[in-house]
Amino acid sequence: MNYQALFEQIKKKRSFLCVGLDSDIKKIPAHLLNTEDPVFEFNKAIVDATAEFTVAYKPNIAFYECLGAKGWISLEKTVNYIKENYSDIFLIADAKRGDIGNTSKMYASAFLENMPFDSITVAPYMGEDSVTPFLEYDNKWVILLALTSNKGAFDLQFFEQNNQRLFERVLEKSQEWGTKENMMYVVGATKAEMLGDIRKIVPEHFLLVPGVGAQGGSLQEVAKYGMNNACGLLVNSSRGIIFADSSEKFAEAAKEESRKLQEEMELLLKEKSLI
Ligand SMILES: O=C(O)c1cc(=O)[nH]c(=O)n1[C@@H]1O[C@H](COP(=O)(O)O)[C@@H](O)[C@H]1O
Repeated sequence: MNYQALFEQIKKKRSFLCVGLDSDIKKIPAHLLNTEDPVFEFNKAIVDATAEFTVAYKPNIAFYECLGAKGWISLEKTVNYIKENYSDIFLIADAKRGDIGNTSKMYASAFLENMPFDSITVAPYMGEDSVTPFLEYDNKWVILLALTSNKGAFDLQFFEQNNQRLFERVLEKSQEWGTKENMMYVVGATKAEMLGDIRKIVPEHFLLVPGVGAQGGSLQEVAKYGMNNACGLLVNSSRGIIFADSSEKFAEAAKEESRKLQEEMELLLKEKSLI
């Protein structure tokens, strides 16, 4: 999916919501645990309930990897199900990979070739040759960690040299590797006030913004400082949507939570005259 197609989808759905499929087997409603593939059944119900309100899904690979081979099968079934039934929805592999070039090539092949993901989250720490193998696929995206939502972000990402903080260096340097057509950046919603500075360096790029919902980030603040003329935002919520309820009504609750966020997003898009 390219930049314009993503923006068109945002306008059509009046939403820039990304639903995070952090499908923790320990939190999946009990009645699903007797099925052959509880994680897939859970994801399928969540996707069917939320697809009309969302433009992206982001399975976090950790929640699948931890189950061994079975987890990889649940993941593959989930992404194939989404591509087959909701082909216009953007798929993010939240894998946070990145290694020497020869190894990154294999990660890229795993997620962008063997599975139908549109994008993958990548850590920038190992530099250019660790990132560029992911950029070799047409219409696929790297989502580079810039300023993360967690407390530990302050340990390294604010390190400053020559009046430039490390996350700003990541934003600037990585523009030599990719463009707004194949690179996005992760910026945590919990650091929304930094989005003004970030937009000075990357005015046009899309930003993946996790941290609303369970981590307490504000959607309004994110939109205020981060929205650009193509919206330029994919705002993720995982636990706040998929685990809104743990009973047999979990999918209805997820639908309600995603609807609420979509309605807020619609207002924000209107305020910016994008729809
Ligand atoms: O790359 C990410 O998606 C990510 C980056 C970041 O800075 N903070 C962050 O929370 N995430 C991910 O976004 C999701 C947030 O989940 P919730 O806090 O449950 O909404 C998890 O999958 C995190 O791993």
